[in-house]
Amino acid sequence: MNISLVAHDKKKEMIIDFALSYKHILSKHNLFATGTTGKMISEATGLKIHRFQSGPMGGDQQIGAKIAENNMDLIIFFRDPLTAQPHEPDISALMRLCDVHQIPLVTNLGGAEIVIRALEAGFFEWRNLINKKNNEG
Ligand SMILES: O=C(CO)COP(=O)(O)O
Repeated sequence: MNISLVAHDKKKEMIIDFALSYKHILSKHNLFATGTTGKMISEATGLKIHRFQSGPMGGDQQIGAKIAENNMDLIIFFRDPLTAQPHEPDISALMRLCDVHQIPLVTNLGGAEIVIRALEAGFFEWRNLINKKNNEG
């Protein structure tokens, strides 16, 4: 699965702890992240992560483009709902594309705990079926 990890600044510590806790699951997948989140997670965990631009510089939009191309299977995005973000329109656009293309999106630790266990249990196999169907079509 192609998985994106994103966190706003006040949630960076939380996503690092999450990645450390579930490194054994995340390491089996292709990981992507916005710039600063990816740098911090890879430094803390040693996980190999493809890094896009930093969020305010277009990273959310780059993840959105992957979704539009059906090249992203899950977004784990620890949002900070209490701090205004200069690139709020990009964040809304990313979430909108998840809904357009039925891509699982979790925006907090509670949701992330559930999807990571679902991932480990094989509940994301339907994404492989969709990818296979699209590649055939
Ligand atoms: O702003 C972000 C997502 O909207 C995250 O960007 P960084 O990972 O570069 O801090």
